[in-house]
Amino acid sequence: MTTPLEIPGFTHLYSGKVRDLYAPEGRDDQLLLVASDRISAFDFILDPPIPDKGAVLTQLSLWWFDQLADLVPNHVVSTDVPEVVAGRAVLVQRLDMVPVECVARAYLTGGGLREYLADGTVSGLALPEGLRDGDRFEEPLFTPSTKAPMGEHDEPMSYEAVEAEVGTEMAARLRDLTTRILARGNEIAGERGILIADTKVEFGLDASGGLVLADEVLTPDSSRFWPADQWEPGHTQPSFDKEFVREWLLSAESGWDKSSGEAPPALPADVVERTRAKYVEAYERLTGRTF
Ligand SMILES: N#Cc1c(N)ncnc1-c1cnn(CCN2CCOCC2)c1
Repeated sequence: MTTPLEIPGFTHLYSGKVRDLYAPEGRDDQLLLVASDRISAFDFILDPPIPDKGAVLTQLSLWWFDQLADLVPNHVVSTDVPEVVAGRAVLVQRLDMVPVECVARAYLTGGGLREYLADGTVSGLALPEGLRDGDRFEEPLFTPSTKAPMGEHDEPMSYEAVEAEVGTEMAARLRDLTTRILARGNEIAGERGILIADTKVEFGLDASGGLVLADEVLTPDSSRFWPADQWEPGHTQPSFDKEFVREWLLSAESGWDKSSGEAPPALPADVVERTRAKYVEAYERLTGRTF
């Protein structure tokens, strides 16, 4: 992991794969959420970073928070952030984070598909037989997981485990909000040619115990974005934003052996630029704005 950026007036607290958390010196009721240009694929942080990725996804998340404001309050306080992270950082309300990764799935794929093929369930939810990779559920499913430490994989949580963790009322609220956020996301994205297969959201509690939507929301980092015009159940769907990266890394040209456990080689410039263009395209198609 690289040395975190020094931001005068802020103390670095935590680095995730692609985002970093800072505390404003002298204020314990806020945090600074900074999105890097780092890109992750196949459980590796790739080299080089994708120019503007942090800014594009920050601006997309801010737009989604606005689209969802009638559904749930969010933690955004201000985008008046230090110049060094302008456009790719957000001042947020410091919350008491709910210890559950709130995942909703509108389509069966990824880890949910692996669990389904193994035992016919996703996060303990029994599903009909015969489902295929990419099949759409009638309604989004709430398929929560644990918050695993950095570098480890989140583990599926049954709904009963969520109730045991946060209580029956909070569990019901988490399920309702998480599934409605994905449903709303697909209503909007579907009109713009993008399918959101699944998403992970995080909630926290404010000082009065109210539930607040935190972290980022409905970005290609927190969700699977698929091009709607290429949706075809029965095999792996192309990723809207990472297909160029995946195709190159799995091609003979990269010389990388995915099963080796070794870090992938650096991405060529054209893959970096085409990937940047996909993030900008997703932002512009969804928001109707120009990046
Ligand atoms: N958002 C938020 C938030 C908040 N509003 N209040 C208190 N804590 C958090 C928080 C702390 N960690 N995470 C996990 C997600 N991290 C985001 C940054 O990058 C690393 C991963 C969320």
